Amino acid sequence: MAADQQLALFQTASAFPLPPGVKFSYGTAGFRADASILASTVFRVGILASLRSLKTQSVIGLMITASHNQVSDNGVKISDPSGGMMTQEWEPFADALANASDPDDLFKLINQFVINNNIPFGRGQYAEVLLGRDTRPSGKALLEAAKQGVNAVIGAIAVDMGILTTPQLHWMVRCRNKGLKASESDYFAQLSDAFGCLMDLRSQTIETNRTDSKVIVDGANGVGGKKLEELKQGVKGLEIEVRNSGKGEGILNAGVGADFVQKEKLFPGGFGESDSGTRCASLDGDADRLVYFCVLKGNSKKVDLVDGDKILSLFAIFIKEQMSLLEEKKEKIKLGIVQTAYANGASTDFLKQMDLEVVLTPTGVKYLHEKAAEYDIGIYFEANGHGTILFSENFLHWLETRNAEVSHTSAGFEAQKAALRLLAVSKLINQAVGDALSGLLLVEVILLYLGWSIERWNELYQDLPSRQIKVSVADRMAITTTNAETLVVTPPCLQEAINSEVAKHSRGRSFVRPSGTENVVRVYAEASTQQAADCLAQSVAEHVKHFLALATSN
Ligand SMILES: CC(=O)N[C@H]1[C@@H](OP(=O)(O)O)O[C@H](CO)[C@@H](O)[C@@H]1O
Ligand SMILES: [Mg+2]
Repeated sequence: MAADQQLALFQTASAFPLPPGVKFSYGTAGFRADASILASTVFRVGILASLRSLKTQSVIGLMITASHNQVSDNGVKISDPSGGMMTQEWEPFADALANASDPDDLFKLINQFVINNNIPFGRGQYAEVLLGRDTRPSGKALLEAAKQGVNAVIGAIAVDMGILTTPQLHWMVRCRNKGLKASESDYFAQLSDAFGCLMDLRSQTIETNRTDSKVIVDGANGVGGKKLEELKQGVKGLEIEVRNSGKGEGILNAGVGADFVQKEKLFPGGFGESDSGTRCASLDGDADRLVYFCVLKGNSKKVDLVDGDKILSLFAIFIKEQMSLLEEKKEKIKLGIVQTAYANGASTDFLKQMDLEVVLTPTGVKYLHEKAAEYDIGIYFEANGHGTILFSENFLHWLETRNAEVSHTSAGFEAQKAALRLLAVSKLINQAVGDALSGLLLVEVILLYLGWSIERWNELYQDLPSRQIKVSVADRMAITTTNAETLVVTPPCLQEAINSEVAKHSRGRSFVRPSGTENVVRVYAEASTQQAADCLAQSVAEHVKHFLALATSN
């Protein structure tokens, strides 16, 4: 490494010392922690992003957000050139960088990594990193740390894109690397144009039993609400009312947002009983998750939740219908559905009954996205509302060719419309990562296309009662799993204990795994009644505590 580069790294790294006694891990969705201890991590991720840009000779993204976590937390993650999550191959290096004890250690690690991976490094090289952050107050200072990290690598430049949703930044990175228009106004224009196109392509003959033209959206007091206010200016034919838009006094994610609504099954702050009868939706703190809900009458604050699994099912119905309208090739198009073990069992049954290929991956979009990309059309969703629809380049190319042909028959005409609809969906729904804003517009236009109310949609199947609990333990990593996290490998015998609890309940299912974003073990259970699901979750949680206490004492 050249002397000037070495000096630049040493000088800036000493301004960001590692906080004592913490160990950082890249986790399910990047590094997350209390914002007060994150400056050194974000600085080092800035360096990492520059190296990734040098290695791939492409634009890379760096997003500062802790999504649905409390406002005092923050986090940082990297977008790869495709707009997807950073390759998992670089995660061990990310961990090593974040935990390097001093500038000397950091320098050695970088030097070795650059050599081992043949990274073009030094004068004459060019790297570019787009930086984004959510509305957290700690974001501004952390963004400065990221900038300094990027700039510590000679030849790298950091471009501050301002306050963005996570999916906006991923979208921009993808567009930049494809040589497409990539500004925020391009993003808004693409979404509203594609929405308009799908509105125009609705069949006039479908009878609609809908009276509700309005959707009310909870913006989690974060960036999503703010951006939706802008997006809706270009959206015609749909009334969107934004609440908890991040402009007022409300605290980010406090009793609001998609995570709260999905986990508690209660309506968010800013909503009330008078909203029953209106279609409602909720975004999370960085607007990559979306759930719908209906406020129930009574004083319970309870909602009927329409979660990510139901959004997935709605999308699958629509896509399958369009595929059946395509005259030729339809047998050959590979459509795949990707879920995690958190998907409600009733949703998986429903999708399988539709003759769809359903696969499970471990938790985290990086796994779901990778799997979905193997299909011509891959639809993936986590139950918590994070997901999208991916179209392969080959299939899009085929659709474009199909669309250019002149049709003479009515079936040919319908096929052409279906091809146009699929092309519009590929422009509306974010191809880089799950995106609540584009997901919202797609749900809305599909409901209009089908003439469905939210109640009709919710009736597709009935969720099995489920319960999720968090267990605090000394070392959550003592739990290792296999089979898309559905089976425990260690500690030994824990799986047998879970099996014996599951066997006590009709339609019982339960699994446990260490969270990748919080210091807890997550326990999931479902069964034919709520009482049974609660009881199953509780007894499995007891086993987790017991076995982990044994594991740590050994
Ligand atoms: C059960 C659950 O909702 N887990 C979430 C949560 O991951 P954990 O590893 O479970 O903490 O945050 C991830 C990032 O947002 C999200 O992808 C994932 O689905
Ligand atoms: Mg999020």
